[in-house]
Amino acid sequence: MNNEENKILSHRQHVKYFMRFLNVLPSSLSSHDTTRVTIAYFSVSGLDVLGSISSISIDLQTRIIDWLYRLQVHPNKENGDMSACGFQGSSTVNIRFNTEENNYRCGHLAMTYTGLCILLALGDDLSRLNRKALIEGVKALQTEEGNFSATLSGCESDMRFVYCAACISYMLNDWSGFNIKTATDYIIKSIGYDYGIAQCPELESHGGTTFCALATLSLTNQLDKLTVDQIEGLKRWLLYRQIDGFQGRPNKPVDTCYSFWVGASLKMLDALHLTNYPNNRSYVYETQDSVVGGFSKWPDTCTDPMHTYLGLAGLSLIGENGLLDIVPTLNITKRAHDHLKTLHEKWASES
Ligand SMILES: CC(C)=CCC/C(C)=C/CC/C(C)=C/COP(=O)(O)OP(=O)(O)O
Ligand SMILES: [Zn+2]
Repeated sequence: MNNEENKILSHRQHVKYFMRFLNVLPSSLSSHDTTRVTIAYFSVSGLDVLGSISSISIDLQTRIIDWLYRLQVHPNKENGDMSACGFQGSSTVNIRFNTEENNYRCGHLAMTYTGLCILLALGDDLSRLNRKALIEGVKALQTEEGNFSATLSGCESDMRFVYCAACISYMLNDWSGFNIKTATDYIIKSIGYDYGIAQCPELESHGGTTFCALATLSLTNQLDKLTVDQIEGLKRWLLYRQIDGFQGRPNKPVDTCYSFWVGASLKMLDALHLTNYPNNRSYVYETQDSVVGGFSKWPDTCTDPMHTYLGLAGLSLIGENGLLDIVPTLNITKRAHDHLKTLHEKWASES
């Protein structure tokens, strides 16, 4: 197939592609078994941006929602402790030892964030969430320097989880578990000599982590804490990531996902219009599999749900026909965000 023919959105194939992941996890993704919620997020949000949520039968929507609520970790029954509250990525590690209840269940910030995104895309009313417990779960993961760990069970802490914690707090409309001041300080310390933003202070600037940092500043209304020099430097660093598509850092190959990570960052800074849309669009389409659906990171390589969703989200940012609008900060559709706004109004009227 020549390139021109391939520059049409294979809408029907992408819908079938995502539906396959919702029905069965292929053996090639078995290593992602413990993070199934993220795969469900890419698939459900992918169908959402394609305007095709109704392709998921009501029965399957109900089963996905019920599955997510079963992954919600509730307060400890004996002492009421809420520090482990959040969503698990799957039930794979719920092994029972001698007791009925095992002590190894704990939430993970990326699973809680992506789980909430799925519930919103499916129009759930979030009534089965223990919102206070989820917020206590977020609070337990913030470090003294303002950064967040992913989970209580001991693991890495970096900018990705600052972002997930900010999204959860925004979605639940409760910032009592998120210290905005220390998180903002941490982000500002992670700005590099080149004005890009890294996972942690002193590390290399990266498009993915710059997105996480900027989205957090936007969700917490702290963008005004950046100086004019920092904003102009950041715009410059981000704009220089465009080759045809976008790369994540200097001297690295372009990759479909950065059309979203870098594109959304520029959109938040009101500078996406300074990029070359046709070149960006053309690169993303080079990574489309127009036969079985999906996008890959590079042309002629294997597709995966993450690059498929982020490729579509990146195209949506530049106004591709046939795609719903994306809210760049939360990485969900405007449709799902509108549903969230009605829930916030309902909660406000109840309190
Ligand atoms: C919410 C959440 C979890 C957000 C994640 C944002 C983020 C950090 C995205 C970057 C992911 C990525 C492609 C890493 C690859 O590093 P690499 O060194 O293989 O890639 P590179 O060569 O393109 O730099
Ligand atoms: Zn990628």
